[in-house]
Amino acid sequence: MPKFAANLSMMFTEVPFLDRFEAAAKAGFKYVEYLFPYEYPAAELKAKLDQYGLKQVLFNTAPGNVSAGEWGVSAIPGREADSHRDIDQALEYAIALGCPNVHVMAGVVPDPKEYAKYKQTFIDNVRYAADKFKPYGIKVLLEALSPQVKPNYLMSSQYQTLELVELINRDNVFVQLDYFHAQNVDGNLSRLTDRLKGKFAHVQIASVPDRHEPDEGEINYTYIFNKLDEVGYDGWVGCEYNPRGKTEDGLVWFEAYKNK
Ligand SMILES: O=C(O)[C@H](O)C(=O)CO
Ligand SMILES: [Mg+2]
Repeated sequence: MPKFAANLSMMFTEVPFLDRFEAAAKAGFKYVEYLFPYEYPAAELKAKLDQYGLKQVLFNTAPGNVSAGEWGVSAIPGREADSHRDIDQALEYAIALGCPNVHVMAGVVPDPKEYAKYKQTFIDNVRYAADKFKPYGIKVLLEALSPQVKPNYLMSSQYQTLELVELINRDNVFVQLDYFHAQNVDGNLSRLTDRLKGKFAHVQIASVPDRHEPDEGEINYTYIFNKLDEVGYDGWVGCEYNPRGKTEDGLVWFEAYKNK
């Protein structure tokens, strides 16, 4: 039975970010994830987690200069120092927040001819992250993003990410399996889940095509949740979706799971 994490970057946006911890707890969530913690002192976020009895299960390394089109720097040749600085910063936050997973963001490849160079840069920087995180039992997660969300991101297919995980060859590096992106790019989610068995350590869900609650669209999530049990997945499932309306009004689907 999946353990669901509220994504505080996309859910409960009716209230300011620091009030979303309370909103998620009141809605029955025990776990949370969000994109970036860096605007706030780690102690302030940890106090929120403790106040509402929540566990943080994921956040990302810093995105770089988003207004310049960056979405992660760890794949960008020449930005190794920035990548290592972001990885070191993420480690500090993960330790302070008690967070077991960090999504190391790769970056956008402006020219497809540059892909091999960006890929090797990412492999080297993820190995740096894996070796720094290892003593603390923290996992490194790598995620493919569909082109309609992030054009020219280093990885668009789950199978590309699986190849990277295997090339990086560190036992604390895993795929972050976001079924929204997976359905948009790869499809055949049953075969994909079987193929990724043991290689993924976090899941995210949203409807396709509209990235709303998992109770609509072309993915049968009841089937997927049973498939996750079938392959022995015991990690968390992040609800990385844009609510159709008021967040709480869209949580009927969650009723069947929240007290498990
Ligand atoms: O956008 C997503 O699906 C990712 O989970 C993310 O964290 C940033 O791209
Ligand atoms: Mg995702």
